[in-house]
Amino acid sequence: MPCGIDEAAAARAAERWDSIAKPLKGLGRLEELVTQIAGITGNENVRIGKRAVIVMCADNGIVEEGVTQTDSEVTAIVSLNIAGGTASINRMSDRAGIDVIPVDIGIAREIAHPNLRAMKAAYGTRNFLKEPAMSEQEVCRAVDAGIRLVRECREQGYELLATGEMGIGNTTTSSALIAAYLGLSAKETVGRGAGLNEEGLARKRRVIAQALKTYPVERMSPLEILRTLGGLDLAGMAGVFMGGALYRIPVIVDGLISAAAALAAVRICPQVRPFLLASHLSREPAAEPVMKELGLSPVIDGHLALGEGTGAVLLVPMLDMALEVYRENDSFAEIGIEAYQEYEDSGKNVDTAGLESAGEIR
Ligand SMILES: Cc1cc2ncn([C@H]3O[C@H](COP(=O)(O)O)[C@@H](O)[C@H]3O)c2cc1C
Ligand SMILES: O=C(O)c1cccnc1
Repeated sequence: MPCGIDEAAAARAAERWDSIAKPLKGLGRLEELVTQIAGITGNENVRIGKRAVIVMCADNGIVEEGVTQTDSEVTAIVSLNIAGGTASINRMSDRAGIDVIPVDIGIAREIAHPNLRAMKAAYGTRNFLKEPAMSEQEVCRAVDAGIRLVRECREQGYELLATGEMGIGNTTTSSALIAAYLGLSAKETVGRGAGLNEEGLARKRRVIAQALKTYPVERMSPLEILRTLGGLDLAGMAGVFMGGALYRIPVIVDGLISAAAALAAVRICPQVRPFLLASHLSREPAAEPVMKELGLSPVIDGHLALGEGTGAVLLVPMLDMALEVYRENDSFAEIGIEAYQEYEDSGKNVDTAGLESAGEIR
């Protein structure tokens, strides 16, 4: 199979949508996502029966600069809750029949739980104001773990994956990465994360502004930027996105942190882009420029800022509903009425220009 999207399978899915007895493109972006999944898997009989959210858990050395309102220990505590099935991501995933796969990709302390995948690439990262966050080996180990995990998921029959993370300080690493990749300022990319006050926000901005002065980011390779400013969770998720492209499994992008990892993956390997599914637009300020850069149109604009993959799993029941229509509805032919003609989508429901000039609507 070619390394990109299977255009023929996507075209067959689009044709199926247009044949269904309902307003043309009526399910909007949901139709596009189902069509995209057909292109990714090379099969217009789209199925998302077995699905999981991979939650990459890791600590960030930059936390020692006071960029968060809780300490690093919270990473391990919440990661264990995710493994134990009691965190936000578990509650939401249970509702939608999604398996949760928490991964220790870089928690700073020794930790074990039967449900926590042990793939530690390092015991947390270093403070990027003082030195690069990861060594070359560490960043590669984390990316590789993400790719391997997707291969395993494929072997276990998973048809759809979502990305999530848990790591105190990872909105700082995400904003830094996005600022470096897109040439944006700290002011444009820094938000309150898990709930910083004004003073914390100002400190977080200063930290990122200083990092952007410290490293010659415009001359660094995408992988080098990820190694220097990123986190093990971001590198692991970047690997998951690459694995999605490699093993042809659709992967849902979550909020700011997941989107930063997706951007890293696409910068390192541009062929990843068509395999990404957008879910929601995080309320963090850097989310919009990243989505734009990636050419993704999130379906949900819910002002979410939770992480763990919660926004990504919200998309799954919506896809289930859309798929029910895709698979089960009658076609125009089956109910004996003529199908619509194809039209150019102007983004508007009605072309009002002519009517307005004729004075018919005001
Ligand atoms: C109790 C708790 C549970 C969380 N679950 C997700 N996050 C979210 O907040 C963190 C990022 O925000 P910041 O960069 O400000 O640390 C990540 O762990 C993210 O998943 C949490 C944060 C906390 C405090
Ligand atoms: O958008 C996100 O991913 C996010 C924002 C704030 C806190 N945790 C996650």
